[in-house]
Amino acid sequence: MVSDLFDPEQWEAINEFDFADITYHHATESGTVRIAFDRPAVRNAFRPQTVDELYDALDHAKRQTDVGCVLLTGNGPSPKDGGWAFCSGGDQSVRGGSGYEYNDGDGSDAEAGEDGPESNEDERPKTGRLHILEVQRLIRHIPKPVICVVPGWAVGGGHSLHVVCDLTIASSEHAQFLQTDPDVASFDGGFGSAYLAKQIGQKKAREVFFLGKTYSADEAAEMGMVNEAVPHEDLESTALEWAETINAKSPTAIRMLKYGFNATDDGMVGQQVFAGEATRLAYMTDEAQEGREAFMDGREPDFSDVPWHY
Ligand SMILES: CC(C)(COP(=O)(O)OP(=O)(O)OC[C@H]1O[C@@H](n2cnc3c(N)ncnc32)[C@H](O)[C@@H]1OP(=O)(O)O)[C@@H](O)C(=O)NCCC(=O)NCCSC(=O)CCC(=O)c1ccccc1C(=O)O
Repeated sequence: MVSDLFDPEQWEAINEFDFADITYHHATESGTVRIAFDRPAVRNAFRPQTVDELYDALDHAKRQTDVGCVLLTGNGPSPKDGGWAFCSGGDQSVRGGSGYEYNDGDGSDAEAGEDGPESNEDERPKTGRLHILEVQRLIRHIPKPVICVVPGWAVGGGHSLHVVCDLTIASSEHAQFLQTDPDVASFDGGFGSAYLAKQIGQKKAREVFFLGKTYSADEAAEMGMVNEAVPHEDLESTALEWAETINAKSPTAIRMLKYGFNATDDGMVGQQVFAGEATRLAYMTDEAQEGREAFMDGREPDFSDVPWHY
């Protein structure tokens, strides 16, 4: 069984990867994928190979032109104690002096072993990793909405992941939101804190990090960092419905809106990403064809028929 909330009728496995720490499925009826942390015994904490797998799945989802939405969630409950989690952040048991290590810090990894995506030990960095930040940037820039589906704890780096997702839906009964970064001498000074402040305001975001209180799904929704709290048993079906609603809309409009929302906070990179998509739209015009054909024909371009729109 993938997860107690997982409906096998709704999903089929994407088998081209050999993931150990996550599961990856495509919806049978719609252009939606489901990516889930699959380490419920440790509240879905991520170790470096989890992050590698998450990045690979998101990058794959990005490149599927039939996929409009990504659901990011955590499988559960824990086989040890029945607890639920979206993600409890970086796996503290493999944290070393310069970041999170491929287990014993010498590049080997007894637990992930042959199953991990970077299973060739020679290719694994010897230094510690903090590459969950690369995953955050991918979620930010992937040209389709990422919906965070929170069935339990969202803590530390797991809290930051929910913050950076486009939408968050949470289990009324089991979702709990907590920032422990300062307790373990870590700090997400980027999206996890500064972007959170854009969502819930400066005072509240500082409270989240400085006081480290635990918030329920209802409180998180009231604060504006969660879109909706729903009954636990309806969590994944509601998330899938949201994705289907989005998938029925104009892909170009959704993509341009996501990048438009991002642009003011992402500086020159936000402008670049937005402008890149504007360039794609411009390439689809007769005007662009004339520019390209004139160059290929070795003549001056004739833009005389192109109106100066206003
Ligand atoms: C999540 C808890 C609040 C859940 O509490 P509870 O329900 O009581 O369960 P426990 O009994 O505590 O846990 C069950 C079981 O899971 C293990 N476990 C839980 N979380 C982790 C973890 N993060 N790492 C390793 N193991 C974990 C726990 O030990 C138990 O194991 P047993 O063998 O059964 O005893 C609570 O568990 C909790 O507070 N967990 C720790 C949360 C935490 O501090 N996370 C790390 C925050 S720092 C971080 O995520 C860094 C991320 C990052 O990479 C980064 C990099 C660069 C810049 C910024 C960042 C960033 O911060 O995002």
